[in-house]
Amino acid sequence: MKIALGGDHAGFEYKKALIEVLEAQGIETKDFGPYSTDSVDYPDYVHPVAESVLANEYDLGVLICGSANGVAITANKHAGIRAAICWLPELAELARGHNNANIVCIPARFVSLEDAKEITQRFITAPFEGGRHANRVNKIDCV
Ligand SMILES: O=C(CO)[C@H](O)[C@H](O)[C@H](O)COP(=O)(O)O
Repeated sequence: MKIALGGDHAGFEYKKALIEVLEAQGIETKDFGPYSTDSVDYPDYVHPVAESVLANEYDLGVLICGSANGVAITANKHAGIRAAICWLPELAELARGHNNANIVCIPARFVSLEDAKEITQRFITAPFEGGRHANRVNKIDCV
């Protein structure tokens, strides 16, 4: 499995920790930045993550910022991206299982690092359930 990560300065520390956890499992990652806590504009780091997932260079994406709102709004501008804001592990599991989300957006300023790790873990391990959910997901991109 290959995971693309990005976000903004508010998610920098969590992103660094998540990469360590993923790499320790033998998961290949790419950090699209930012690479410090210096204030940045999140779209600059979200677009490349979305493009890499859409290009199938990475299986899933993880975006971390303060509220997760901006990164989700930005990622979902890309047709084919289904970016879900998840502040609970159960939401991450449902985002994959019911919505076939390919990017999880984590609000670093509103969840603990341990929760962020669990959210990420549940997201990358939960399968898409298909069936009735596939019918619904297929209608998302019809516009
Ligand atoms: O929505 C956001 C970007 O995806 C986040 O909440 C940002 O991290 C937040 O807006 C940054 O705020 P700051 O006061 O510039 O640190």
